[in-house]
Amino acid sequence: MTDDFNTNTPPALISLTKSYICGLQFLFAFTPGIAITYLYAFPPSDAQYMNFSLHHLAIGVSTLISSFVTWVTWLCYRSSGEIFLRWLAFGFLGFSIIYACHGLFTQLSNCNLGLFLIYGPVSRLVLALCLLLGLLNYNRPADSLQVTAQLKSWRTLFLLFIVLDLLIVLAFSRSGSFCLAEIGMTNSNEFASKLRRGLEWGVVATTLINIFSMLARRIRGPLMTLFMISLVVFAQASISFLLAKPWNHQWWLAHAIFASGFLLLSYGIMQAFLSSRSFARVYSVEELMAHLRDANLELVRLANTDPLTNIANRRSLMDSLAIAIDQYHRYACRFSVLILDLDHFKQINDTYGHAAGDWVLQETVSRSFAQLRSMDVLGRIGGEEFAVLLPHTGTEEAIHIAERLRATLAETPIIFDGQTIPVTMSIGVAEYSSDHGNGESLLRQADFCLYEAKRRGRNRVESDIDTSDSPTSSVALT
Ligand SMILES: Nc1nc2c(ncn2[C@@H]2O[C@H](COP(=O)(O)OP(=O)(O)OP(=O)(O)O)[C@@H](O)[C@H]2O)c(=O)[nH]1
Repeated sequence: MTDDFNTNTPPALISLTKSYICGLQFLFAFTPGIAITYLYAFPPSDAQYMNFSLHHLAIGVSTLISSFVTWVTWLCYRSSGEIFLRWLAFGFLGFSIIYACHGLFTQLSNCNLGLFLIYGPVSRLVLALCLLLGLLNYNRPADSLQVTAQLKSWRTLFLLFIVLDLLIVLAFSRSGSFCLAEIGMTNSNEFASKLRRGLEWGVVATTLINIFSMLARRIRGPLMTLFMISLVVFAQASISFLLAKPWNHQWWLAHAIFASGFLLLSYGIMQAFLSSRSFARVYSVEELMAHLRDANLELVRLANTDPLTNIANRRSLMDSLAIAIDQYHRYACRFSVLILDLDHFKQINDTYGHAAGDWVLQETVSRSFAQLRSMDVLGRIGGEEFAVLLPHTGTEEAIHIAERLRATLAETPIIFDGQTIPVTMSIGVAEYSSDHGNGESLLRQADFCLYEAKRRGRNRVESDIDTSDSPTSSVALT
């Protein structure tokens, strides 16, 4: 359906629509920048909104949401084994655990601002680094079911994130400790302030690396586009955090920007869960149509090909015959068919084994191909029986070609696994005339000639005309 729509739509309109979509994505991605710039250029006096309850509530809800998103991402990974999703889930896990501490220590902003603040950039940095690792593994083959079922790495990371939290508490309970009341709500602690800014710049740098790696590697796809927009939003959230002072408007805005990027990413995860459980390999409609076209072509190929010899099967050969008959009636193009049958093939199987028999069939095909023209059609129509359609060919020339095919096999034995296998074949030749009516009756006539070749001693070519000067005998059709 979609394909029909697209083929009937003017290309200019399709380009315009695509450009509009690109513009929208760009706008979505950079809208936070407008708010950041505005608040930076026109700060609403020195207003600060220090509301612990709201902060608790916001981080409580965020933790619940990010835990749910982590779980759904993990389910997607277990189902698809996609390594990109594994790192995404690790990132969400680390972020949820560490960010929860930011909420837990809200009260500390009164007496240990450093400890309270540090969890924000640490949680974002852990997420950004995991996303980077996910992108680095973007093209790697999926994990097997055995690997996805293992919980060891998840437990290890869970513990690692808890240890990271404890380390931060230990470090800041001494050096970062200072009282907000003493410093008049400004972050005067040099070490804590520098560390926080350093970590936040680390988030910006990692996120930019993620963005540029996606652009350089041309990573696209509907969900990866959402991912890219989230990255751009995350980078802007960090810039907003860098411009912010605790409890001022820029600081609240930074939280809101980060939350919007996270929610967008979680939307992508839910879409992945409800579709293929894969994030990186969700295709656009265009890509799906291209895949479908390729799959259909492959199906048609398989339906028309003999799997052992890779040549046309009976059905495909009959289609070619129908076309040749059509051309005979429209343009009087003569054509003939040969039916080739290996002699005593059962004995070959019995003496040398089935694998040797298969090899003989394949070798017969490649030797025959070498004797035929590109317009001739060689098909396998039975176990050890082949047919050749020879366009623009009358009986005399067809007998000549058949004789060449017979000789190419009879004169050089086939070697299989060090064993020499003498192989011959008998061939029946028939030229199409309007009396035949259809392909089946033409094949019947060639088959009749083949039967005569077998009856007269095999390793022969037989046709329905008299050619007494060739090794071929003629057969009078009844
Ligand atoms: N190796 C192998 N053998 C096959 C395949 N398809 C059919 N055959 C064998 O081909 C043999 C055909 O035997 P027959 O029909 O008795 O013919 P023949 O032994 O060639 O005897 P004539 O045709 O009378 O010379 C059977 O033994 C089949 O099992 C195949 O794909 N591979």
